[in-house]
Amino acid sequence: MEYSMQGEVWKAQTLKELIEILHHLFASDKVNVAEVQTLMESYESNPEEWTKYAKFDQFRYTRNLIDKGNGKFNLMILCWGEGHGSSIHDHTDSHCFMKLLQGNLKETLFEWPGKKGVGEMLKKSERVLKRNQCAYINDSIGLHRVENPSHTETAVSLHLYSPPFEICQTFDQRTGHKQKVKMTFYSQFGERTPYTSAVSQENN
Ligand SMILES: N[C@@H](CS(=O)O)C(=O)O
Ligand SMILES: [Fe+2]
Repeated sequence: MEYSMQGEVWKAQTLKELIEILHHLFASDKVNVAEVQTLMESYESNPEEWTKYAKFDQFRYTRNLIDKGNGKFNLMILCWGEGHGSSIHDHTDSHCFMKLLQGNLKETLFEWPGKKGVGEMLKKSERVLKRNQCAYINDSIGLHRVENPSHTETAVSLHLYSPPFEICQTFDQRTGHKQKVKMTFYSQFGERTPYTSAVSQENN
C-alpha cells in the first residue's frame, strides 16, 4: 500500500489515494461511520484531481459517478449550479457521506412524516457545510434537502453511498406525500451518459 495511517487515522493525500483507502475500508463487512467520515475530511480538495468529473447542467444538480467501489459503494461527484437544490429525500437504508469539494451547501434535516403523511413536514435543523467538511446521514437520522444557497457561486460535493442504490423516495414539504424516484448519472467515469439512456430524473 502506498498510503498509510497517521497515528490512528487514515489520511488521504489525493483523490486516488482516498478511493484506494475507501476500497480497503469497505472490503470489510462492517462500516465504521466515524472512520470513513474522518478519512473523507482528511482529503484536501484539489480541483485538478476532480475537474474531469465535474459536469454541470444549467437547470439542476448533476450526479457524476466516479467509482463503483467493488459493488460495496458508489462514489460520485455532484455539481450544484447557483441556487440548485434537491427535493426532500431519504437514502434507501444506505449510509450517505457528503463531502464539500467547492463552495457551500445548506443541508436541512426533516422528520419522517407520520404514516398518513399529511401536513407540513417538520424541520429538525439546518446547517451550512463548507469546503472539506463531510456530513453523514442515514434513514434513522431523518430526511434531508440539500441546496446551494449561493446565487453567484457553484458548489461541488463528493458523495459516498453504501450499499449503492438507485431508487429513493422524495417528499412534498407541504403535504408529506412521498414518491419513488429513480436516480440517474449525468456522467460516468468522466463520460457524459448517452442521451438515449439518460432520462434524467435527479431528485430535484
Ligand atoms: N442524495 C442525493 C444528493 S443530496 O441531496 O444528498 C442524491 O444522491 O442525488
Ligand atoms: Fe441526500
